[in-house]
Formats: sequence, C-alpha cells, structure tokens
Amino acid sequence: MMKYNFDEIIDRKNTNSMNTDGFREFMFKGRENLSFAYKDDEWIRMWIADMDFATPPEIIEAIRTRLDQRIFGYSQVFDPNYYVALSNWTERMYDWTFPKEYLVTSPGIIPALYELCEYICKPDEKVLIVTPSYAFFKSAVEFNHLELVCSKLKNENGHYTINYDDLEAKAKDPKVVLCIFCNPHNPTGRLWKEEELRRVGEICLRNHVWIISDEIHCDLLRSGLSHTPFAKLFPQSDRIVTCMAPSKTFNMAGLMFSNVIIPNQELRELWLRRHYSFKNPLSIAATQAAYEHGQQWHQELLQYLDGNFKFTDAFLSQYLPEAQFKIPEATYLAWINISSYIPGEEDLTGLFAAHAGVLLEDGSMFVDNGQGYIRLNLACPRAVLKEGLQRIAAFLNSYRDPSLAGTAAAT
Ligand SMILES: Cc1ncc(COP(=O)(O)O)c(C/N=C2\CONC2=O)c1O
Repeated sequence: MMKYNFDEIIDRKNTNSMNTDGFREFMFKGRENLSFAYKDDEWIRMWIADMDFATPPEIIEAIRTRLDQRIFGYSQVFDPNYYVALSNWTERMYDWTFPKEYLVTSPGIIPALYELCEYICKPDEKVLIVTPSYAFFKSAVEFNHLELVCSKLKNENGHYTINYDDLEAKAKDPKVVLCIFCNPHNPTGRLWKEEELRRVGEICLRNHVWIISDEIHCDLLRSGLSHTPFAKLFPQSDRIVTCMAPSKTFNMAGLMFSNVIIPNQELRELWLRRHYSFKNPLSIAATQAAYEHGQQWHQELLQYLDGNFKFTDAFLSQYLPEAQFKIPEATYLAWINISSYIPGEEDLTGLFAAHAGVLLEDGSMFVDNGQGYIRLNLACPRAVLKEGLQRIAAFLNSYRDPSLAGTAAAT
C-alpha cells in the first residue's frame, strides 16, 4: 500500500515555476514571440528536470517548523546534525562517507561547477566532458573562458559506453586539467559500473586531471540498482570533487541547496574564502529533513518511476515501434531515438511544441552526439505521461504518413 499519492495532478500556475513559465525563454531563445496553438495550461511539460510530484510532506513539515520560529536572519549550517543526516544517508545508500571537514554547500550544483572551474583551472586551460552532455557543463566551462574538450560516448544500439582511447588521448593534453563527469549520466541514463569509473579515474589521475563527479541523479535509479560514488573508488586521491543534492531526489531544486565534498585542503580553503557563505535557513531545514525522513517517500517514488518507465516502454513498442528506447538504469529521463520518424537535423523541440503541444528537449540541447534523439521527463503522474506519449505518437505517425493526421494513438 503506497503512503504517498504520485497520481495527484498539482496546479503549478502562478508559482514562478521555470517548468510552466520559463520554457519560451529557455527553449526558444530569440523566438520568444513564437505563437503556439496551445494555451499555457494545455501543454504536456516533459522538458526541464524537476518533478510534478509534491515534495515529501516530511520536508514540508520541517519547513513549516522553521517558519514558526518566525525570524530568518543570516544563517549557515551550524547544527552538527546536518552532517550526521547526510553521512547517514550516504552510508546507507552508497556504503560511503567522508570526513565532515570535506563538506561545503552551494546554492546549486550549476553554481558550484561555475566556481570550481574558476578555482581549479587557469585561463588558458581546458576542461574535458563526455557527450551527449548536460548543457550547463559547457556553460560553466565557457563562462570561465576555458576551452571545452568533448569525448563522444560510443552508442551501440542505444547502449552508451565510454571511448577510453579517445578520452585518454584528450586527457594527455597537458592543458586539459579538469574532467566534469556525470555519474549517473544525464541524458543517457547510464549508471556507470565500478570498472568504468575506475578506468575513467585512472586515465584522469595519471594524467593529472582533476575530476568533478556530478552525482545529482544518484538517488534516481531503477529499483534494485545501486550507485557508486566516484570518490569511493579512489580513497587515496584528493583530486575528486563530489557534487550531490536533495534537489533532484526530493523535487526541491527551487530551495537551492547542494552538497559539495572537497577532499583537497587547498581547493576547499579557496572555496571557503571565495564562496558566499550564508544560506537560506528554510533550505537547510528542508535538506536535513530530506535525509533524515525522506526514505519511505524515496522508495515509493522509485517504484512509481519504474511503473512510468515500463508504461513508456510498452507504449513505444506498440505505437512507435521504430523508436529506439531502452529503460535507463538511472534518472527519470527517457532518451529516445526517433530518427526513423524524423530523419535529419529538424528542430525537434519546435516541431513537438507546434504540432503536439508537448514541451521536450531534443538532442541538439545536449552539446553534441545527440542527433535524432528526444529526452522526455517521465517524473509526472501517469495520466499526464499517457497523454504526452499519445500526442507524441500521433504527431510522429502523421509526420511520416500525413493520411494519419488527426488520429491519436489508441487509448
Ligand atoms: C547533471 C546535472 N547537474 C546539475 C544539474 C542542476 O543542478 P542545480 O544547479 O539545480 O543544483 C542538473 C539538473 N538537470 C536539469 C535541470 O533541467 N534539465 C536538466 O537536465 C543536472 O542534470
């Protein structure tokens, strides 16, 4: 019996939500005046990675308790129970912890990436990533006027693996000093195996390349799978920075609170000198509550997401049999090759918005190596997911065979 209701459809209107109000500027930059046949509340939103589920009541209760204390002055994480809550979570979930002094916090992993690129790299140096990639890895590198170096993941029928020879050839460049590595991987959903992480780590460390392991998706796995923190495999190294957060796991990205684990003392002291140290007290309370009381909600969330992925897999097999999709090991994101239906370099995001009323991100939004793909956020009530998939199938089938225009996929 599920304690939490993930089928509840919650109105996010008038909440200043990027998901509902920010899509034009983010996805149609320079085309904001595009008119669509869909009113704002008619969209099926499958683009930005936050969830359409209520944040756990235990977290909301902790925020309410802090609100009732009615003064919200300058705050930092002084309560030792914050580290206890986080390290208990990492111990239980990943069989890994770290010394308390390694822990700093950031108002997000994106800002942490921007800062760490500046602190680790000199202006003429380079940063290595694998592609396809979350686009803000590129933004963080280029904001710091650093050169981005990309190593394409190998794609064998939709299964992505690392091209170690290519990665090593690029890591050998003495100007490459940092690798930002997404573990687990957005957008492909790969949950890297220990031996894959070891090979990447050995290549980077023997070539004096720092690693930032962005592990924001590490609690969003298919049931039965477990995450390996990159730093767990290299306890002797202090060149691996780990970024984790409750934001993806518990749908609280707007509270802007992330954990950054910096074992290297010099880098950590630079961070502490340069980083603005005050925090939102509501975010501190929410994050500590997530790790102290979020376990059951988290387990039920994973079960519900398993169901959404199984539903999507069956739907695509039946109504879009030429789409290439594998249920990913991690994330709540479906990475689907639809090039059989729409070959070439079309503006897939624009087409689906205009003709299906579905907001989604296409492969061109993931730096490189994503052509022909769309990415769907499946972290929504199943009824919404079904409507989105039906609209996608109707559009793709009619795109290829106009005589089918207007026929929705069977319910
Ligand atoms: C790999 C990765 N790192 C960092 C972030 C953002 O961290 P924050 O600054 O919020 O702490 C995201 C969010 N991914 C998103 C957000 O919308 N679409 C995505 O793919 C992400 O996928």
